[in-house]
Order: sequence, then structure tokens, then C-alpha cells
Amino acid sequence: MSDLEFFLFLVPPILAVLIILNLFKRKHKFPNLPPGDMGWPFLGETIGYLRPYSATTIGDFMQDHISRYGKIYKSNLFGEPTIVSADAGLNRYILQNEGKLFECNYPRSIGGILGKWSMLVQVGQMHRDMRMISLNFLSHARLRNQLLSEVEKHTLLVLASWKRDSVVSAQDEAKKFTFNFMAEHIMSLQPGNPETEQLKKEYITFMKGVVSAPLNFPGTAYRRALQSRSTILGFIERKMEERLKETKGNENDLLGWVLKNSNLSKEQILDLLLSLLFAGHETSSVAIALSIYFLESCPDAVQQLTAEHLEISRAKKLSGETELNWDDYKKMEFTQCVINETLRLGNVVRFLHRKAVKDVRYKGYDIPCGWKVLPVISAVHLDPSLFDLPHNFDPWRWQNKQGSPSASGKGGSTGMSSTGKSSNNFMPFGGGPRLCAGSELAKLEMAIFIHHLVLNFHWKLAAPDQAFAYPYVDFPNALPIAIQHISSSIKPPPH
Ligand code: HEM
Repeated sequence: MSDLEFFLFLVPPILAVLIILNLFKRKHKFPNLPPGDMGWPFLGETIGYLRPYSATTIGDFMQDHISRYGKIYKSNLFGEPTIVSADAGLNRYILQNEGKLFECNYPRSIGGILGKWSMLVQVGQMHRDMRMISLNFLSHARLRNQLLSEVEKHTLLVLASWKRDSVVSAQDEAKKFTFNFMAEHIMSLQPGNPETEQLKKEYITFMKGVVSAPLNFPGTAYRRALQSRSTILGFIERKMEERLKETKGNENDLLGWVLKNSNLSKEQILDLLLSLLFAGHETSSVAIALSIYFLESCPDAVQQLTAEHLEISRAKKLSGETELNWDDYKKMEFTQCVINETLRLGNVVRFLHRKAVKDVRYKGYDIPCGWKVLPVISAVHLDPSLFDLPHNFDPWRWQNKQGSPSASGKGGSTGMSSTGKSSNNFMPFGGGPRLCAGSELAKLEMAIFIHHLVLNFHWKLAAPDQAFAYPYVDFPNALPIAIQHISSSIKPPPH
């Protein structure tokens, strides 16, 4: 027998014994691991977990696992032993104990593409520093005094370009809107300029890689995305150098603000800007597309929305004002219900990546230190014990948040069930120390877009489409809608 044959003969039984010993040790040290199936060696159950499914459901894999094992189960996902939680209480516990018992832990491929300094992968002090910068950039005062009118400007730019009685791709249009807005606020890029359009093109390739399998071979989407990442970073770097040469710095955009007010290195600034562009563009555009999709099949909601926005628009005409302001935004109460319901049912971000940094015991279950932990927020939002008829689009369930479920609830639901009344179970923006830094901006973008949409257009699906979870949410046909103008004309922004 050659050395190689001898080696091949010995390795499998040794590996098997090691795996069994490891399982035995684990079982001994952690006798109360949640029930579940660790699946195939190495692959675990990852393929089943990531199989696409309708975005308004939790998918067959999750449904089947919850029926078999309950809302907390163990598995092997993304190459690691994992605890999956569809349990509202455990999800809150995980997010609130960030940095103490659990820590953010996105797959290495995300760090490869968003950068090692990306906020999504940073933990500890560096994360806190970058978070402060983002919160500053997205502060309430900026939203109110500057970003609101910019959001309106970019909404009008997109909607005014829709041709009469045409078909538009709602998902692409929403992406155009959020990209233009973010690019202007991050680097003062103007919509339509050749450099902005070039960056947008690169960014699309980049995005395809972020959501693809992390296979770094020639010809793969991931490899192309890594190349686009370098091109985009080169672009941002040039902008940065131009700024550094300017004598009077422009602090109105994030790039200017960071250069003036932070000690971040060039590499850190590049990754911060890129990850903010990613975090702020992809999510809210999908949320806007989802709202257009849900509203299309809910005429009662469109009618109530239209009444709310007509009222705001009439009052503005009487006072001689044209642009929306914060007081107008605050009047958009039913719109907020539509936004909440869109985020609850559509689940733009479905689960988060964490790992246990200590041995944890929760409700009698062991969560061993070092294990991956996935709080699945979509499973809570679609849990029938927390939200009545969770698969129905029912914005009225959000009315009378403090009191009993709305008696006038339409869409067949009586609103939230008693436990669901508490907004505790609603976490579209995550929670704890990593709560989405752009949640208020995202809601503002959705509200202003909906305002001008319902005042100016009727729309119908032009071809069948529906949202899928891949697990990122996407409309395979980019949501084609046939539009009809209601008002005589929608004008591009005056400024
Ligand atoms: C509907 C739209 C959005 C949804 C559903 C959403 C959801 C989320 C979620 C769930 C997280 C937590 C990730 C985690 O804990 O691992 C997060 C983080 C974050 N989001 Fe959003 N987001 C949205 C829009 C935005 C926008 C418009 C921006 C701003 C430009 C933004 C910026 C961020 C940032 C910077 C973080 C990282 C926060 C941190 O780590 O401290 N997001 N988002």
C-alpha cells in the first residue's frame, strides 16, 4: 500500500471518530441544546435554508423546522453550528445583549465585499465610532431641515420622468430614487451626470456580487463584484482627493463631514461610505417597491391614503406653500400604518447574523459560546400568535397602537392579537446598540414617495410578479406597473 493509499484509508475513520467525539463532548457539556438537525457534514442545512420562497411567508424550510422543533432550534448553517430563533423574546434578548453575550457576525464574504471596515462587520469601539458618524449624518435635525426637502426633490425627479400611460419598472424606479438621493448626500453627486450614471452601473454589478454565492473564480458574480468594488473605491478616493485640495471644505455631504470631523483613515472612510450607500439604497428601495405592490391589491388603503394626502396638499395650497415640511410629514398618520404594515409583511431584512461570545442559557436551552445565532425577525412578524392573519396586508392593524385593535379594521383582520399589540415584536430595523441608523430616513423616504405617488398616479400590475426572499427580497420581473396620471401634470422639482 502506497503512502497516499494508506493516508486515504485512514483519514475518513479518524475524521468520523473526531466528529463523534466532538458531538459527544458537546452533548456532555451542553446537555440542553435546542432540538434540531445538524444536516450534512460541512454543508449542514444551508442549501435548504437559503432556498428562495415567497417574501410574505417564512418559507417551507422554516415552517417545517418550527413545526418539528419549535421556535428555537439548532442547525448547521453557513459552515457553523447555529441556533436559529423565531422566538420574539429570544430575538430581543440577542439584540439587546450585543457586545455582552452576543456579537454581530456576518459571513466573511460580506466583509470581503463591503470591506473590513464596513459597519456591518465592525464590533466594539470602531463600530461605535462609525455609528456615531452615521447617526450624526442622519440626525433628526438634518432630516427635518435638509433631508426632507432633498427626499422630495428626488421623488419628483423620478415621478416626473414617468411617461403618460406607460409601463414602468417600480423596483428600478425606486432604486433610481434611493441611489440618486444617497449619492448626493454622501458625495454631492448630481443625478443624471455621467459620473453618477457610471457609478450607478458599477454599483449594480457590485450589488449582484453582494447577494451571490462568495465564489471568487473568474466569471462569477462575486469576482465581478470585487472588481466593481475596486472601481467604486477608486472613484470615491478621487473625490476624496479633490476635496482635500479644496481650501473651503463642503461639509454638507458625508464625505466632507467625515474629512473635517473624524480621525478615520482613508481606507476606513472608503468602507464607511460604501457600506452606507449599500445600507441606505438597497433596503429602502425594496421597501418602496413592496408598498407599491401591496397597495395595488388593497384599494381601500389607497383610497384612505389619497384622502390623507389630498388634505395635506389642499392645506398647502391654501397657505401658498409648495414644498412639504416636517409638519406635513407628521400629518401622514395612515401612511405610517401603511409603512409599518409593508415592513412587517414584506420583511426587507429577514434575519440577522450574530454569534454567542459567552455560554448562554435561555428558557432552559444552552447556546454555546462561539455558536452562530440567527434571530429571524421575519418569523416573528409572520407569527399568527402575535399578529392576527399575519399574511394579510392590513395597515389598519397599526391604528390605535396603544389601545385595542382597531374595530374598524378592514381587510378581514381584527388587528394585532393581544401579545402583538406591543411594538416589542415589531423589529424591521433590528434593535439594541445596532438598531438601523437610517430607520427614520427610510420611513421619511417611503412617506414622501407615497405622497406624490397616490396624488399623481393610478397603477396596476402590468405583468405577474411577486416578491421573493433569496433571502434578500427582490421582484424577479422588477415589478412592472402600468401607470395612469391622475393630475394634469407632475412637475420636476423647481430647485
Ligand atoms: C426600509 C429600509 C431599511 C431597513 C428595513 C433597514 C434594516 C436594518 C437592519 C435590520 C439593521 C440591523 C443590522 C444588524 O443588526 O445586523 C440595519 C442597520 C443599519 N442600517 Fe438600515 N435599514 C433600512 C434603511 C436604511 C437607510 C435608509 C440607511 C441610511 C443611510 C440605513 C443605514 C443603516 C446602518 C448604517 C446600519 C448599521 C447600524 C449599526 O451597525 O450600528 N438603513 N438596517
